[in-house]
Amino acid sequence: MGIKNSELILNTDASIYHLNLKEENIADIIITVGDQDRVAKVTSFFDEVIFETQKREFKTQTGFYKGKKMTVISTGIGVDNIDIVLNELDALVNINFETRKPKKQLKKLKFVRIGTSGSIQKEIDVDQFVISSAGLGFDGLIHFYKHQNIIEEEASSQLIKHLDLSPNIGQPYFIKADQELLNHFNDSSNSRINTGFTGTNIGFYGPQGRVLRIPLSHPDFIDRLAKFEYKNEKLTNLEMETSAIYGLAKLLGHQALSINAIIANRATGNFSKRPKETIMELIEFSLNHLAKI
Ligand SMILES: O=P(O)(O)O[C@H]1O[C@H](CO)[C@@H](O)[C@H]1O
Ligand SMILES: O=c1cc[nH]c(=O)[nH]1
Repeated sequence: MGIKNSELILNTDASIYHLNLKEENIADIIITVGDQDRVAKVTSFFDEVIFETQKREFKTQTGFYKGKKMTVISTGIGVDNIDIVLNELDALVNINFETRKPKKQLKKLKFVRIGTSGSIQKEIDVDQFVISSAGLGFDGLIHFYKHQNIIEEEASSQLIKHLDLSPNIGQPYFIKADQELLNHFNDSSNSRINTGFTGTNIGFYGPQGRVLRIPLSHPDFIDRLAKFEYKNEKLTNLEMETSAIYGLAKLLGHQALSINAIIANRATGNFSKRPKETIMELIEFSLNHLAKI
């Protein structure tokens, strides 16, 4: 028997439930962005767009950049949406919708997130780019799946000890980027490129140590994060999707890399004066590297 109708949900036109997509609508290279308006910013560089659709915050466009077929999709904010986007994109290529069973030959997709983020290191200032060598998840999503050998156990336990968070906050975990993609994008000739660990938080305010009116349970959280080091690498930046993308991509057999434009520096208190331009520059950088893959 195949996967039940309540688990693998198809729309009446046989597209997948949330994303409204069919297998033929997507490329093997998938660019994820948080903001649905960023999709058209990415495809503004394309030679042509051959497909587009949108349902809720999930806007998709597929087309060609320098002859290479790519799909750009918005995930909205947060790891809960990443759970939907990665599972549904994988289902499109790796589950037969007629038999409702996984295919025998599985396809490997390449995911590249082009996001925005806040730096927690003074020297990684606004308008820089950070490539995430690992995602540090404060989200817990990955623990709902059976997983073995995808979490960096030593780094995770050292961080847990270092942070000394109350147990009701959960157990943060590190998951590495795809090494091949990391090597490909880690362009030492580009002075704006930094690499480091990216914290993925379950909120923008309290979970990233921001205070507007509600005091924090762990006021020194960001300072402690900024001081953590593992094998000469630091926690560089915070955002809200990377660890889940890295974790689910690894569990499903895909490759993933997250690259973020730094628009806030939490150590100096600065916010970029040109966030739109910086994001466009990161998009161009990412597309040019993807075209050479
Ligand atoms: O600009 P995007 O890609 O959405 O990324 C960052 O911005 C959002 C918060 O403002 C979160 O999604 C965070 O990860
Ligand atoms: O500080 C920041 C900036 C962008 N996105 C985040 O999640 N945090």
